[in-house]
Amino acid sequence: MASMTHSSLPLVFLCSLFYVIFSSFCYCKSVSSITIDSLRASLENQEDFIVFSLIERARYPYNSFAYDPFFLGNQNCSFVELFVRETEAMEAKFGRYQNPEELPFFPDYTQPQLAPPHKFPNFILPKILHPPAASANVSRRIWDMYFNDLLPLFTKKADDGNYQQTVASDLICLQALSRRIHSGRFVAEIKFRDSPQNYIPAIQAKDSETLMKLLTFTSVEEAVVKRVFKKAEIFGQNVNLGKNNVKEAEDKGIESKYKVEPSVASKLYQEWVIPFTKQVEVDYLLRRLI
Ligand SMILES: O=C(O)C(=O)C[C@]1(C(=O)O)C=C[C@@H](O)C=C1
Repeated sequence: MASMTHSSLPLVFLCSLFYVIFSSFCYCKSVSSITIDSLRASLENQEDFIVFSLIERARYPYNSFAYDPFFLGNQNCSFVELFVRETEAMEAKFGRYQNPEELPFFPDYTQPQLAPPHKFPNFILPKILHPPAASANVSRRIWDMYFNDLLPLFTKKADDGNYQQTVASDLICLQALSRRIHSGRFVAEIKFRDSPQNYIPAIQAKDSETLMKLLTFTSVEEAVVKRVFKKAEIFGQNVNLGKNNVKEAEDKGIESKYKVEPSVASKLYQEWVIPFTKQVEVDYLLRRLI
């Protein structure tokens, strides 16, 4: 192996110095390229997928068998729990949770990564969160809300036996909701970086109420709820091509103009998605100075 000569040492030193300065410059520049507007644009894009996931789930009836508890070995569990646990364990092996936007519902069951580790392409996101605050997590609340409150609002009370397809659609909805709601961590971080002086006194006083007020933008929330209603109206319309098709639709039992009532999509946002996102933001900020 060629040994390094004394004359090449200054060059190596200069190159390393240049690399350190250049990479920190790139990092700072990239972090500063994330703004509250870019994050709001990302939340807006996620709305499309959430609305489409609800439409997909609405293809199947409620299918209560999938949610009834049963005994497996010595534990009480349900078809959907088993499916989500096993799918998350498999997806973890392929690096799903390397992405800080993704959080599992059953972290205790996730498996070590099997696929070769890869450089995460969006290298800013993993670094942007303050580590002790990144653990802000409302997965349990999302799970309970989805099964207890939301699902009965947009599925027919019936059973068609498609249990695997049903719970696979449930998981897609849950993952989309979790990603959107836990984006609150990134939003909170950027709000904090934009004006730490506004947040620090309330964080130090552990004053959740003041933090909630500081991070609330009522006009933004109203626009989100209206937009989601409109998206559900446009994306979920049953399409009829004239009188014959109306008859055909009636024969098939399609009574509604929409696959998912737009009021259900806007209620989802108004009552749960936005309040849960704000709870994540508060929880994150409370840990921001640790
Ligand atoms: O846009 C923001 O500032 C957010 O924090 C996101 C969000 C939302 O969940 O849509 C939550 C709180 C604000 O009041 C407005 C909107």
